[in-house]
Amino acid sequence: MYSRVGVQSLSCAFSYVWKQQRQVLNNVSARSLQSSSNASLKEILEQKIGEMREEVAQVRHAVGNQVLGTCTVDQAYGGMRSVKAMTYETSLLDPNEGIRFRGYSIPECQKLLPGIKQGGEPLPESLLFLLLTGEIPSVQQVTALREELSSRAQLPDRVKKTLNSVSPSLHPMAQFSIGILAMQSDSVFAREYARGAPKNKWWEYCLEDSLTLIARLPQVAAIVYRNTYYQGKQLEADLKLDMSARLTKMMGFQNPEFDELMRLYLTIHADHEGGNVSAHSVRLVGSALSDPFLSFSAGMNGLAGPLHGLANQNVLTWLLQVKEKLGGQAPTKENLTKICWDTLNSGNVIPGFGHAVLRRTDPRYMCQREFALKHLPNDEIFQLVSLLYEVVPKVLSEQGKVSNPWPNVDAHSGTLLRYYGVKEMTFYTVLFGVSRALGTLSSLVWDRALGLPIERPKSVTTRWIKENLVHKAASEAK
Ligand SMILES: CC(=O)SCCNC(=O)CCNC(=O)[C@H](O)C(C)(C)COP(=O)(O)OP(=O)(O)OC[C@H]1O[C@@H](n2cnc3c(N)ncnc32)[C@H](O)[C@@H]1OP(=O)(O)O
Ligand SMILES: O=C([O-])CC(=O)C(=O)O
Repeated sequence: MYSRVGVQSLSCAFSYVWKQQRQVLNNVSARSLQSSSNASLKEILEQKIGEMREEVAQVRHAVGNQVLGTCTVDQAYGGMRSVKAMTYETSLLDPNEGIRFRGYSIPECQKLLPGIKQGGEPLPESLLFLLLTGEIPSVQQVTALREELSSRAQLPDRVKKTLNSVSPSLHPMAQFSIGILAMQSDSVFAREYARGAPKNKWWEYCLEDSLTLIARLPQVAAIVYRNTYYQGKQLEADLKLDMSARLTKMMGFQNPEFDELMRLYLTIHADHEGGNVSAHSVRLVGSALSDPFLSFSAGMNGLAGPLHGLANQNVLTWLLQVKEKLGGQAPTKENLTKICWDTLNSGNVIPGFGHAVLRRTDPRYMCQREFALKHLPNDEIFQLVSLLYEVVPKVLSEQGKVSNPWPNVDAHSGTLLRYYGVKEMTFYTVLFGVSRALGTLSSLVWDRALGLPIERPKSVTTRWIKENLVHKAASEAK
């Protein structure tokens, strides 16, 4: 079934156990790294899963009954913001510093993860290896994973037929989700579960499906693109190429600089810890033992919302509206400030700004800005984005409602895509989705490896709160 490849911070309460255990693991990793730059993904996973199961058992034994987080009434009504109620191993978000993938910041990933060329952007395949195993892969390991993904990349004809039968007027994210669901009959996880596979084997079947899904998503995305904007004229997949170049070619682009942008794009959008809508949807649906195709499709339906991944589409739409409102005038801090207030006063959010967790500029915004400064410093839309960086946070701070006035990842991505010729804004979130598979599916493999149970938090009614908290507070006050 599996061919060539086969198939880390808790709260302060955990710190003692954590440090001890980390030391052990670091020693093991350091030893195995020296000897295993050729070890297959599955071999490394087998070792790490054993170690991690033991680590989790030890942590639960030591501090299993301690409180990790609390939930106030406001938090229950307020989207459970900042309630610590789940674990998620592949990435962790610091409100000020931003995301770390398996402990590595974005600049560190850009430095350490193998790319197609020395000093180039990281390959998303390298990040996938890191997310799955926690280890920076060697060039050989990335090559093996690339070959593995290529061997799985051809989309079955029946999936193409399903995609071709869908109206191009359907939003690309709906088409993308349908394409993912159309592959569900290939699920090894669903088949083996129905055959009574033992629990300790589930992660292997989840890995099988996840690799197949990740390998095929570029072609699903490209078919959606060509069907929606190019009258269904599809282009063949070149399986020798890495997933980013393969995707851009199938979309119809031939610019090596755009391939590099796509490598960066697919790397930085991959994962954002566990509580965001797309990651949590994948986790939640997967916890019912729905297979990875069903679970990932659910995540994509969440990513398609305007407060989440659709914001990248809305940012560019808004930027073009700003340009139109300027009516040929050069943008200045003064005229942009007025346009921002008009957006807010008309009851709309300024897309691409604010965040549920981040409290500083998103490092994903910064690395895209650096890419733009290097490759398209004179682009008119990039210059507008740069000026808005000086204007919007001041306006939002003055308005006084937002917890975070700074830009997020979506404030920049569309500008770069448009510069390289992807002018169809409604497609942008599909590219985000191709990337989000790397993180959410890696995490799903670990959910099954660690035997996480079905998710089922307790809900209460407003009447319950009144009877149990409001009335209690009133009688205590008497
Ligand atoms: C990949 C991603 O998903 S990144 C996020 C992409 N989304 C966007 O860029 C859309 C614009 N931003 C937003 O809508 C929000 O900042 C979110 C959804 C990202 C975060 O939401 P929250 O955690 O609820 O933000 P916060 O606590 O700051 O919200 C407080 C108030 O400020 C408002 N607010 C937040 N961001 C903005 C913004 N960019 N423009 C205008 N108002 C805003 C909220 O709507 C809320 O108003 P309300 O009290 O009238 O309902
Ligand atoms: O973390 C979040 O809530 C939203 C976000 O930036 C992402 O999912 O990439």
